Amino acid sequence: MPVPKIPLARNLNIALIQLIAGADKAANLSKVTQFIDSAITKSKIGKIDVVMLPECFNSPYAVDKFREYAEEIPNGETSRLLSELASKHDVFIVGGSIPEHDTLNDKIFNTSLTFNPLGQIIAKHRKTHLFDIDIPNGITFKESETLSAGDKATVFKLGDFGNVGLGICYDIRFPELAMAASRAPNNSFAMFYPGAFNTTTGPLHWHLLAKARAVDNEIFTVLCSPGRDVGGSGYQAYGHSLVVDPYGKVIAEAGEGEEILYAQLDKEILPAARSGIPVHYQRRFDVYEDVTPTTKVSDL
Ligand SMILES: NC(=O)CCC(=O)C(=O)O
Repeated sequence: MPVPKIPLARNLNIALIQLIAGADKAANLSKVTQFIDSAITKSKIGKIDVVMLPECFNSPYAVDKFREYAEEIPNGETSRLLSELASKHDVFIVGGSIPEHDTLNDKIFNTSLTFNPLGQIIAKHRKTHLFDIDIPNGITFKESETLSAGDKATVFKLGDFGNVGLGICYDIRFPELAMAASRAPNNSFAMFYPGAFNTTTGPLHWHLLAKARAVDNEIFTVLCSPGRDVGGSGYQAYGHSLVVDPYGKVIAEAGEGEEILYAQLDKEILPAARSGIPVHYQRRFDVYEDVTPTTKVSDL
């Protein structure tokens, strides 16, 4: 089976920053700066191409805090800092997510920005599926009490590496975003998911969903979590930032605490997986519908 297009043009080195964010925003941003500096200068896998941050890295992950910590984009201090760090280190930054204040309509979104090495914003994804769950004796959380949902899938060009899709945490449970990103004409080689699963659903589904999206679409999945704040009174993130290859194999995994996780995405693996197990080209859109043409995707 011919592989029509190689979606990942060259190997990609990535550093995932698994940090714990607290109530002090200035301290959170200073920690981000230090972690990114170390990720770049202490890399043992060569030059880092992409640094990724977790969901809600500048604020507590709490429904009653999102508005207080929310910033305008691109003029807020967090957007400006990530832009400076991207150009200082000549690196792409997949900037986890932050609470965004859209002053035009006074709404708050959970928003992820990606910067290129010139410090320019090249992608903006607003969490499309809000995390509203209620598991008796487990966890109750209702983002929709204070957040509004985004209204599109996000795919963007990561320089000359190729295209990637972006979702935020609970978005990973909805396979359509990854399907639309990975298929023609979007042809992404990876889905990036900043995410903060918790100690109830993390052990159940974090690895399963990362592998499922990877295998279904024969892409890499890259999940960056906050570290677990053991002993803290707030939301307990699961940790275990994770990188999965297009065969569904875990190629890097963090523990529970703060750490920098490194991984290399090998450009040969994706075409090998797709030619060996050619489900990517065997879909029967005469039997069932392809979601790609009807999915609203950001402009590439
Ligand atoms: N921050 C989130 O969207 C959490 C999602 C989650 O924990 C899940 O189980 O899904």
